[in-house]
Amino acid sequence: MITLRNVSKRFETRHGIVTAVDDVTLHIEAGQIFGIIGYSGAGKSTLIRLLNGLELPSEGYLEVAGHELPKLTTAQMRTARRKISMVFQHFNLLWSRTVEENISLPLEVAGVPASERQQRVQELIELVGLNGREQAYPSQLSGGQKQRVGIARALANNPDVLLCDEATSALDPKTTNSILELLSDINRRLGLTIVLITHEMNVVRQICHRVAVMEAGRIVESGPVLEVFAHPKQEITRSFIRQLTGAEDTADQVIAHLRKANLPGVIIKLTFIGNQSEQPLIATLIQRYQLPISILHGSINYTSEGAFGLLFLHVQGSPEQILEMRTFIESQDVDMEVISS
Ligand SMILES: Nc1ncnc2c1ncn2[C@@H]1O[C@H](COP(=O)(O)OP(=O)(O)OP(=O)(O)O)[C@@H](O)[C@H]1O
Repeated sequence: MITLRNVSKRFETRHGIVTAVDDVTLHIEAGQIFGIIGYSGAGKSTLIRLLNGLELPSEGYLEVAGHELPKLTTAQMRTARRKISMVFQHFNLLWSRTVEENISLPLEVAGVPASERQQRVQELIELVGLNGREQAYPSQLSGGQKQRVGIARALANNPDVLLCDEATSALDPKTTNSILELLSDINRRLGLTIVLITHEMNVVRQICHRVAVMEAGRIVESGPVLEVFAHPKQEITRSFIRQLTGAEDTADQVIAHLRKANLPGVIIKLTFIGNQSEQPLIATLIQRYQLPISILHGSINYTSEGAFGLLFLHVQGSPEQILEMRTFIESQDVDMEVISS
């Protein structure tokens, strides 16, 4: 559905050349919800502008929904862009138009006759849950309702791809959840490919199937969400995961405290993914090894692809006993790391 091979985008500025997107290679399958996460300045907005044809790459191969965008004429680009829709952080609604009229706008631009427009607008209003608000103006809507209008408008011409540019960043946590649920529902019901850029790991956790982490214009890590959560390779990925678990900060505090108390034993970190998080592993360890084990910190996060859990334990045992325990834990497909001894 979307393929980028060695795509770069450079801008000439007064201070020299800025490489906003640097040698990015990426493939997004049809029907996926794909998250691109990065801090401010990482190049996410430029990447999304490349995907919707608002910018053209300085080099590289770029294909979206069957179109090699850099090769299109202006007229072809206009047609292609009807199938590549955008949802914006600040909604970008027309304030002088009602909900119905905002949603109808892209249909008018595409030349859909008035009679068909009305039926399509009604379908979209139902799809995004705005029944009864047809005649309201944007100023009379909550942030979540405004974003529902933005999503309905983006879906009007039956796009192949929906690009979401920080679509929930201006919303409170509860409204964020309801908009993410709506996007997830649309993905399931329409099989629509969704690419969303964000700086919030929570957004990735809740709805994405796959994620790419961007830093200084590059994709530094990517893969299925659960895999990246469980085995992050880059420090920047770990820092995003800490937004959710806070785990390592807590572990650092606990380790410092245990060191001060001069207690014997080791601290181990267990990482569970999917069904492993439902096993009674701790009870089994205590029964099997008869060692004092205390739970220092635990967290479990549910992603659209299954659960992901972290557990920090303090275990008092000899190095041989710890090694034996490790062999057992790993035979249960749970990752174990000794983080302090
Ligand atoms: N049109 C432009 N001209 C010059 N430099 C640009 C242009 N667009 C982006 N940049 C630069 O490219 C880099 C990446 O910017 P970009 O906006 O894509 O990052 P971002 O991850 O979306 O950050 P933010 O969330 O803050 O928008 C920045 O250094 C930015 O200043």
